[in-house]
Amino acid sequence: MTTIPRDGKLDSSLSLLREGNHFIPRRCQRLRSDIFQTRLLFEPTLCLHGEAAARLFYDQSRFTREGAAPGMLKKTLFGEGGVQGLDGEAHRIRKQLFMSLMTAANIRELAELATEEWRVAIDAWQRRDQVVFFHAVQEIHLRAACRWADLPLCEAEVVKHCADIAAMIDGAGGGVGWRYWRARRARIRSEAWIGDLVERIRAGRLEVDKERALSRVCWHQDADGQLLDTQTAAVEVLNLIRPTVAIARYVTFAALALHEHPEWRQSLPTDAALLDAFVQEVRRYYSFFPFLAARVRADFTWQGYHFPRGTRVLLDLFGTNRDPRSWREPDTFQGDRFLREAANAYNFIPQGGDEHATHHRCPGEWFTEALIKVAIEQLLTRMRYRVPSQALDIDWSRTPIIPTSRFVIDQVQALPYGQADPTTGEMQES
Ligand code: HEM
Repeated sequence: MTTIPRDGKLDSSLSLLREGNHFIPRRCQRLRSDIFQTRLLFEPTLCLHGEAAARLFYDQSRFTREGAAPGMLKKTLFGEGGVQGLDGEAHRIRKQLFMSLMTAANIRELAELATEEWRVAIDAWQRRDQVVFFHAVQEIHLRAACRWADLPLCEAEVVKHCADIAAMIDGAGGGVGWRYWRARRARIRSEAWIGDLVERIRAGRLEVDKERALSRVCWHQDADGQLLDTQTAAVEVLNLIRPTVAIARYVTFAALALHEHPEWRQSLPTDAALLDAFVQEVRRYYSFFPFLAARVRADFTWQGYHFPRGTRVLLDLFGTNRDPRSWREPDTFQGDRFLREAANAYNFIPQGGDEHATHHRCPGEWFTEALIKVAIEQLLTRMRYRVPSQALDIDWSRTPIIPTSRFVIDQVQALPYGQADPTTGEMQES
């Protein structure tokens, strides 16, 4: 048996909080190993990195998700009782609910709704001195997602609900500081909001489209043939709405990439293959979900290393997406990288890996790609804007990452369809 390299400290929780995305890849590099052992919250933990490790991590005969995610994440990002923590048949049935909503027609419809919301937003931005792009796109996505799900959204409460959903996402890496407490309160409020809708629908006091997501979750029968309890239904509705709002992060990074690499602006609107490649590179380079957690089902040995039953295991997403064995010059943004380099379900894992239907891989990848594309089209062909001088740096150790300034734009002008020139869409700073 080979000894698993050890990260020397008594407990590394503070280092994990401080280093975020870099925590696992740095140690793997230093220890020259795709696996190391450490202690997090005083619990022995194995950390895995790279394509081969991702293949292992998704072997469901070896790992379970039950009891793997830290309680703090359940109280903020995921919620209790959601699909993320299920295994086996219970997971398969619940996952089917999500997968059945990801039809081509539904993806197209969300993109169309988002396009409409962009149009309204760009119009309004023309009258504003400045727009904090990240916040504004979160609102666009919330409005589009709620219309798509047929979830009633009271106009007076859009800002409040958007702030709560954004807080849940932002709180994911905040330790037990104020970001965590803000996220926890936001989840309680959001679950109460959605839970009330679920109860009204079930009691026949609120009518919604039966084919759409809100109703589908309300009437979903779980593996035991029962409806979800109100709180779990609220968690699963939020599992659709919250990550759609989270896509605003990728959209902000796409805008940043267009700003920092203007050479792509000209060809993207007319070259579908390049647009696909560019979107994937945004998801790879700006991957913002640092790692995943699982537990060892039963003792086994992998590459000579012993994995004891019950041990918590973390899979490095950020570092695997930047592993030089899979990617050439991985720490550079190359808009056309995916036209040349081969991605697979284990080396490109910004939203998890393996199969969507049978594993925990994110069912929202098609939504994500579609909404980033909508945003790029808007930025390049529907508006003119300026990126004033600001702090565009990214603190890569913050979880989740975001440009310090949240990407501010000004002097926005809406452009009629077909009249835009993407090379001049973003104006030079005066
Ligand atoms: C910003 C874009 C997104 C990112 C970075 C992201 C990331 C992830 C990651 C890393 C996982 C875990 C995969 C695993 O455990 O193996 C996941 C799972 C999940 N995502 Fe996403 N996601 C995004 C968008 C979406 C969207 C748009 C939806 C829904 C419309 C969605 C719904 C879910 C659900 C329900 C799961 C749990 C799946 C399961 O446990 O089987 N995500 N996502």
